Amino acid sequence: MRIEEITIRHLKMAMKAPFKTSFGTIHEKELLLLEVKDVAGTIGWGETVAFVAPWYTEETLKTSWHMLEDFLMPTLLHKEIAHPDEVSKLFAPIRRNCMAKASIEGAVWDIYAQQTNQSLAQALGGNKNLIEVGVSVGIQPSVGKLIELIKSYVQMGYKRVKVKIKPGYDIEVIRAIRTEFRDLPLMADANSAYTLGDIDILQQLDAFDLLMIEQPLAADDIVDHAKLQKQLKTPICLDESITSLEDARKAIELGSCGVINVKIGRVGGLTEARNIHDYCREKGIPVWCGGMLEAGIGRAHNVALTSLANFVLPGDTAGSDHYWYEDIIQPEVIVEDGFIRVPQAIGIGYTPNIDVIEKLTITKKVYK
Ligand SMILES: O=C(O)CCC(=O)c1ccccc1C(=O)O
Ligand SMILES: [Mg+2]
Repeated sequence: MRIEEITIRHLKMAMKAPFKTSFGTIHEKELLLLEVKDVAGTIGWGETVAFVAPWYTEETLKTSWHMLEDFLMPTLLHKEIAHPDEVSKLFAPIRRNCMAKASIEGAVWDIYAQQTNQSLAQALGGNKNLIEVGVSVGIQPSVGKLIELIKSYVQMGYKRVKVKIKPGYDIEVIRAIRTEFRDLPLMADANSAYTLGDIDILQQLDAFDLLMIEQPLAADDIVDHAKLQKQLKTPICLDESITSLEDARKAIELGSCGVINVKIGRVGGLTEARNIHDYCREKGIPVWCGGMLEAGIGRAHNVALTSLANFVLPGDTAGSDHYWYEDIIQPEVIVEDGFIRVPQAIGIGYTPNIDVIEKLTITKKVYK
């Protein structure tokens, strides 16, 4: 495989509803789509999941484009590679910038799967045909609205519900949900909104039988999380803190978490995501696949990754129609009874919808 041409498109997609977290609100989604062509003419697609502003991680859409144009594409273009695992090795001298790296690496995995006549899931070593999915619910203007939304997701069959929390929007919100939905598999994601000084509040959450509490403390911390975990019954799930296999190893050794949320973009690609999965499986740490409000290409990659055996907890990959009026792939990602069927066709198993993609494209540039 030798990559000869890459087209980057900047897309803007209207969201059905704004998504609010402890760090900010996303009203419409902007993303980069990478159309990557190899010497044999095989085309793979990648999606850059960085947001416009550096609130969730330090990367933005603009820094991703800069990294791709000035460092990552020049490193990869016209180089002979035998396996997508080589891409992260080629990129290793370039520090961090995981989302930029993941977007191009994902497209190479797609090409590799096609050229070896496998589905992307198979190429990654996945063996599930159906994956269980949950849904992530942003901060709502009122608890009544939140309960109403959760009711609709439960009716749709989603296997677990995650709600965002922040100081002042936590105990009472979770209590209200638990009162209404006694047995619902429920979890809370704080996106780093607390410190160890808030341990009283976090311990009160132990009363509500949450599956886990996601990233309560700082985005770059594993030390305070270890201290906190010792004083909590509820497992901590790390999201922001885990950007590599090394991070995962250290967090597990320290006892900073009981669960890990794996996001392909946050860890720099599918190879690293698979490696974290394999390591956690050995260590008995369950993982699930997180989301970045992806459009269809990113969503397809999440589905393939989630087919690996140790993705034992429902992830955040809701159906396309949860976020989009019209997704950029055909068929769209469909959730039935809380399950997504993992495509068996070669490659990602969904076809990019060029008409929709072109309609949503703001700018486009071709690199050779
Ligand atoms: O539905 C999704 O794609 C995941 C939604 C979500 O929780 C999220 C969305 C944007 C940024 C960070 C996060 C997160 O998992 O922390
Ligand atoms: Mg999170």
